[in-house]
Parts: sequence; C-alpha cells; structure tokens
Amino acid sequence: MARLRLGIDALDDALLVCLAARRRLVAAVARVKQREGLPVRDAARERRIDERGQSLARRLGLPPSLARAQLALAVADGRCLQGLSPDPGQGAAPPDDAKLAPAMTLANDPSLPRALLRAIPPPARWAPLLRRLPSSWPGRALEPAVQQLLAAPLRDGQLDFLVGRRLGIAVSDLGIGWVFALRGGRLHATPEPAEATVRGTATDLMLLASRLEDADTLFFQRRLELTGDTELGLTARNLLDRLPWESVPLGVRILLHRGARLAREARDARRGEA
Ligand SMILES: C=C(O[C@@H]1C=C(C(=O)O)C=C[C@H]1O)C(=O)O
Repeated sequence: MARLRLGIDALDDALLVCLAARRRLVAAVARVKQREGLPVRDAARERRIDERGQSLARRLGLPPSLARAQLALAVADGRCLQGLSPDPGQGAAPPDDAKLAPAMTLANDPSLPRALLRAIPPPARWAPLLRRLPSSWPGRALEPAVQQLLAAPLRDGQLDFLVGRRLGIAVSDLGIGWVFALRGGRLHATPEPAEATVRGTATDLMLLASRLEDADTLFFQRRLELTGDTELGLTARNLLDRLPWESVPLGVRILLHRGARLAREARDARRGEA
C-alpha cells in the first residue's frame, strides 16, 4: 500500500508540475495576444482542446467525463489568468460546480488507487501510439532537453570526443530511439545510423536519467546494453556520471524523478500480478 501511494503521490506531483508549466505557456500566449491585439478568449481553441482530450481519453481508456472535467478546469484557470471570468459565459454565472462532479466522485472512490496504477499502460502498449507520430519527432522532442543538460560540458570542451561521432539511445520497449551528433558546438538529432548505442527499457533509462539508479548497476545487471564502438560508448557512459544535474530546471528534474519512480512502481505492480 505504501508503495502504491508513492506512485499516486508521484502522479499527483506530475499533474501539478504540468499545471504550472501550462500556466506559463498560457501567460506567454496572453502576451502574444496583447501584442497582436487579438481577443483574449478563443472559443474555437477551447473546443479543440476538449476534442483532443476526448480523443486521447478514448485511446487511453480514461473516462471521457474525467478528461473533460480536468481540461475544463485547466482552461477555466487559463481564462482567469488572462483576467477573464473562469466560466465561458464571461461573468454571467459562477463556475459550474456540476462540471467538477466526475472528478470528485472518482477521487472519493476507494478502489481508484489500485486501478490507477494498473491502468498505466506498460511501455510496450505505448509503442503503437508512438509509431503513429512522424518519424522525426523523437529527435525534435529530445534535442532541446539534451542541449540544455549538456550546455556546460559542451562549453568546457568535455564533449569534444563526440565531434563528428554519432551516439544512439534506444528505448527497447517503446521501439523508439535517437541518434545524436555534435556539430558546430551543438548536439543535433540525426537520421544517420549510430556508431555506438545505449539500449534499455523506458523505465530503466528514466531511472538512469533521474539518477535513481546508477549506470554501473544498470550495465552490470544487463538492464542497459552497449552496442557498437565500445570505446565511444564507454566514454559517453562515463560522461553520464558527470552530468551537471543541477543545471536542469527544477520542474524537469522533479517530473523526471517522479516519472521514473512511478514507472518503476507500475512495472513492479505488473510483475507482482503476473
Ligand atoms: C491560452 C489561451 O487563451 C484562453 C485560454 C485557453 C487555455 O487555457 O487553454 C484556451 C483558449 C483561450 O480562451 C489560448 O488562446 O490559447
């Protein structure tokens, strides 16, 4: 039970970290609107957010009413942030409490915790969803994060051994991977094949990235595998241990840490059931 609750706490934290990030983006949108003289409220955009939520909820097996209520709360907050009334009617009625009902009912349901952990699809089930995304997305998604993480070692020349070399990360259970090359002082995702690749499951790679488990243990237990040019791979692996973790934004660190713990809990819960 304590372990299950750890998973729930991690998810709750992730929800709040996401909300904080969402508010920052809403504030940025508000500034653009003000600059361009656009209306603050955008009903079409709000409808589109709801439609996307319903579609994702269906694919995840999430109750559509829960997805609708959660997103309605977030959008109401987005409107408030921009000085509007939280309700779409612009000040006519107070926020519609009835909209909160599905979320509250679920939160009071004592069977939710176990159901929630079990409901997290194993990474292998995400693979078909990820395959629908354009093939260039993994690189695009990770490039800015890696660039930020490695900014200091890049400046200090610690990554010079990577100039002109191609290093891969492969997520075995998600069927996705990245190949990075260092060119012009920046790391770029490249479609070319890697010379050395670190391979592991999504959970183990997250445990590594969040420093909940160290590279030595993971390689020793063969949960991480190094293929290709061993020397290049080992140099990269040593670099992993020296990454300036403090330079990663706090929100990202928290999300990664909590996400990794959650992934481990969910994996252990599935193993326990098997
Ligand atoms: C942030 C925006 O402004 C408002 C707030 C929204 C939100 O919180 O997502 C969506 C539409 C707008 O009514 C936007 O237009 O994107």
